[in-house]
Amino acid sequence: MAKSSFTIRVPATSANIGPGFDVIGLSLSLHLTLTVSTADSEQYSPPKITYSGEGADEVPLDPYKNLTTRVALYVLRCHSIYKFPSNLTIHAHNEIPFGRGLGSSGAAVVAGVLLGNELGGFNLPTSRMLDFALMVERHPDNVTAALIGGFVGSYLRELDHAATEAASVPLSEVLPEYPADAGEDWGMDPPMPPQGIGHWVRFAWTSEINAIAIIPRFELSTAKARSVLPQEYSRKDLVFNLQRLAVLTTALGQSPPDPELIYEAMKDRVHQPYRKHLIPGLPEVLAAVTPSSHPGLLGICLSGAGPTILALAVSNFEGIAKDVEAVFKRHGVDIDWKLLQVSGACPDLEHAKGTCRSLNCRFQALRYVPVVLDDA
Ligand SMILES: Nc1ncnc2c1ncn2[C@@H]1O[C@H](COP(=O)(O)OP(=O)(O)OP(=O)(O)O)[C@@H](O)[C@H]1O
Ligand SMILES: N[C@@H](CCO)C(=O)O
Repeated sequence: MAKSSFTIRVPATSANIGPGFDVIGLSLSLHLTLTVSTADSEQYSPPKITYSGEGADEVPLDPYKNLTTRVALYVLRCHSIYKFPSNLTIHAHNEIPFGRGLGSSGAAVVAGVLLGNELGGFNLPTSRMLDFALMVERHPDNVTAALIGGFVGSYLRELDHAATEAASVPLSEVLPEYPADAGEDWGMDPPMPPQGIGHWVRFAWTSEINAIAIIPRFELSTAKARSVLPQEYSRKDLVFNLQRLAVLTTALGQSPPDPELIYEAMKDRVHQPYRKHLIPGLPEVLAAVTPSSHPGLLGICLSGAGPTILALAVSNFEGIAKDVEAVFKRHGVDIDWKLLQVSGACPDLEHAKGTCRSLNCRFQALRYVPVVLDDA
C-alpha cells in the first residue's frame, strides 16, 4: 500500500504598506501549516480535515465547504481530476487571525493551490499557481506575497476580451460548494484561469527592519473594508500615493533605513482615510506614533484592509506597541501585538523569480517562503 505525506506552509501577509493599495505586500512570520497524507486502498474514503489554532471554532471541516480544500479541488478539476484522492487526511494548524488584515484568506487560497498541485502531481510553475490563486482572490497583493515570499510588488496583466470574461466568472462558479455525494457528476467544467494573469517583482528588504503587528480584537472582512472605497480619485491624491510608493519600494531595502524618508513614504490617501470609521482610533494611532515621538519607528500604516496596524521599526518594539495599545484603549478597542519578521530579497535570479523553494537558502529570511516539504 503506497502512502505519501507532505507539509505545506504558507505565510501571513501584510498588503498595501501605506500607499501601495492592491500593489505591494510583505510575507510575515506567522503561518498556516497543512500536514497532509494520502493512502491507497481498495475502498474510496472521503477526505478528513482536522484544524487547530486561529479560526478553529468557525472554520468548516467539510472538504466541500472549507476554503483551502475547495481551492485544491478547483485546481484538480481544472486538470480533469474530479475528486480528492482516497484516504486523504489534512491537519491544518493556523497562526494567522481571521479578518484582521494579515492575509488569512490569501494564505488559505495559496495553501489550496499548493495542495491541489501536490495531490495532482502537476508540478505547476509559480506563475501558473498564481493564476489559480487570482481566480479566487482577485487583488494580487496578499496572494502574490504569500506565494513568492518577501517584499513583493505585483500587477495584473490587461487581459484580452475572452480572457477577461474567463477571469470574471463569479466566485461561486469558480468554487461552488460541491455536494459531498455528487461524485464525478458535476455538470459544468470549472472556468480555467487565463495564462499569466499576475506578474511580480521582489524588492530588496533590509533585514534590520522588523514588523510590529498590533491586532485589534475584532474582525473586519476585506469585502466590507473594500465596499467603503470610492470608485474615483483626484489626480492630487493619486500623485500623492504614486510619489510615496516609488520611494518606499527602494527605501525599505536601504541600510541603514532612513526613518524620515520611510515615515512620509508610508502615508496614504487611497484607502486609509475611507476606512477610518471602520477602525475606531485609526487617525489618532497614525498621528500619535512618529519617529520623533518613538525613536526606532520607521513608519506606520493599516495592514491590508485592517483592522491591524503595521508598524515597521528597528528597535523600541514594545514601547511602540504599548503606546498604540493605549490609543486603541481610549477608543474601547482591546488589542494583541506580535513582533514579526519579514522575509528578505535574495539577489539570486532563481530566487528573485520566486522559484527557490530551498529551506537552506543562505538568505535567512527566505525561510518564510511557502514550502512543500516531502515527509514521505
Ligand atoms: N485557514 C483557513 N481555512 C479556511 N478558511 C479560512 C482560513 N483563513 C481564512 N479563511 C476564510 O477567510 C475569511 C477572512 O478573509 P478576509 O479576506 O475577510 O480577511 P483576511 O484575509 O484575514 O484579511 P486581509 O485580506 O485584509 O489581509 C475567514 O473568515 C474565513 O472564512
Ligand atoms: N489591497 C487589499 C488587501 C486586502 O487584504 C485591500 O486593502 O483591500
